[in-house]
Amino acid sequence: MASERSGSSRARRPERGDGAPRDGAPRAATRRAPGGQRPADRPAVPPMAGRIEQVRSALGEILQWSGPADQVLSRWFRDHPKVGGRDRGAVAESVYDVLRNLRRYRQIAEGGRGAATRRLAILGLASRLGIDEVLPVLDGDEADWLRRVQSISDAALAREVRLSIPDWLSEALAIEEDTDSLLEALNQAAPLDIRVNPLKVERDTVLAELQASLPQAQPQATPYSPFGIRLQGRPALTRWFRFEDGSIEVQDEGSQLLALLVGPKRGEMVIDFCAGAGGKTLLLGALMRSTGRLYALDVSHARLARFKPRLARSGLSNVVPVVIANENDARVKRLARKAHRVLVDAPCSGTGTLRRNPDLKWRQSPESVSDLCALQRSILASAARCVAPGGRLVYATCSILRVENENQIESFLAEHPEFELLSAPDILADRAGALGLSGPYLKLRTDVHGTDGFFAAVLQRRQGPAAAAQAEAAAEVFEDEGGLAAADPDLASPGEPVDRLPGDAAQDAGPEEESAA
Ligand SMILES: C[S@@+](CC[C@H](N)C(=O)[O-])C[C@H]1O[C@@H](n2cnc3c(N)ncnc32)[C@H](O)[C@@H]1O
Repeated sequence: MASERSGSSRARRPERGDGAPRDGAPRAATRRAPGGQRPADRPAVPPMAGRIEQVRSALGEILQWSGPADQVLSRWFRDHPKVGGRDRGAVAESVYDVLRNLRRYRQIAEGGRGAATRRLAILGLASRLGIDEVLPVLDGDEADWLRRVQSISDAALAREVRLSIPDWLSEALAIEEDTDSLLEALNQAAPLDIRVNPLKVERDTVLAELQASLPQAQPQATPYSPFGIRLQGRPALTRWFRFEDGSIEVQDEGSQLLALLVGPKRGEMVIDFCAGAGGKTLLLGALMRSTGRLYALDVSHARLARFKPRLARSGLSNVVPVVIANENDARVKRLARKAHRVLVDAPCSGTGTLRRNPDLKWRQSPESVSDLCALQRSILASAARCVAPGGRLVYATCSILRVENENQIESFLAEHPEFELLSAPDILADRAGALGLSGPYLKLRTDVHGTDGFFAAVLQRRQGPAAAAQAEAAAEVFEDEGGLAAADPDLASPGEPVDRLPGDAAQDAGPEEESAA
């Protein structure tokens, strides 16, 4: 039963604002009402010359590829505190436009003079605001150059330049259907998807509130997930009471569909093996109606720490976050063959999220993808051991690359005859809107479904005697390595995040470890 906060005094309006766009979460929410006045001593829009310099400076740091663009940009904003909330949005939009179109812009910027990064900044601003906004602050040569490059026809550019992708990505996608349409969709900015928390509120309630208070964001129910709402632009919702009380979370519809595919039931034992900051964990926990036990594992202490406030807001009491050293951690071994459902939301190239993270096109390489594939294989093998007979393992990525998706499942099935592949579209059929998929996998395409690109496969551990014997043998090997599998099935109590499970003390009577979150 959804518990809702109602009453006009509580129904504060969500606000519009701008934020750095990596995960769609507006970061710089402002308490100023929509259309509110800014202080009189500050111009509404800084002079364009200053804006070009801001974008150039931010790009100068991001294009060193020292880290994810959103993190570098956040650092740049911290280092430039005079760039205020609304201006940050404008800088971020142009910076991300350049990252999306980098190869194309670099090619057409070749003919100009002066610093290359300045020319990229000019192209990004001209693309976002229109050439007439930018021309007045350029010198004669720059203005001539900008007018000239604006007239270059896309048809004159090589495909990889026009789509602005590296050659290796073009080659990796050659096997897929209609990749131009997919890449064009991935080159657009993403809308903002939110998910309602079914333990707290009905979707229709939140949708009506948003339609009343943010009509300019055109809130609409997502077409496939029963929990999603899609908004256009970048409305800042993080100070809205629905966000603060855990009634909504920012989450792409594709991620919502993955949790629905796992489909855990009340009272089950479930493992989210790569839980990160807990986006999918929260929906899994809600689908379990906050009963049973849901282990949220991750190697990243920092990510699980970011999960803590989200978990607190959600109202869930069945989640146990656990920091593991790696996929073969003793804590994992103690979960051998215990789980009804295991989700592996694997670390991947992120090529399905290029709308939000266009820098990944330039930061990934065949070598980094190959390293990720090796890690995915190892995580999948380890997570599989945790699945109880008859239980399900869902392997998912936000990659559009076959080597991280179908190829991984084919290798896994060849090495694990105790698992069989189920039809993901059939499983989702009565849980989500019709996705029009063929084949056994969940393959979400940005151009077709409007979500980030996702892949998922559902693998079920067979229950027959031969399979049981095989699974037994595999589990024994696994247990022997860790020597912990005989531990109490009640490995830990839900609630406080831990990075040690009960029983660890018997192995190591060292000092109490720091909490996971
Ligand atoms: C795609 S992200 C997970 C996103 C998360 N499920 C969500 O919905 O927000 C992949 C995660 O795998 C974690 N990871 C990397 N290596 C791992 C390993 N060996 N075992 C478990 N998790 C790992 C990363 O720290 C990262 O948080």
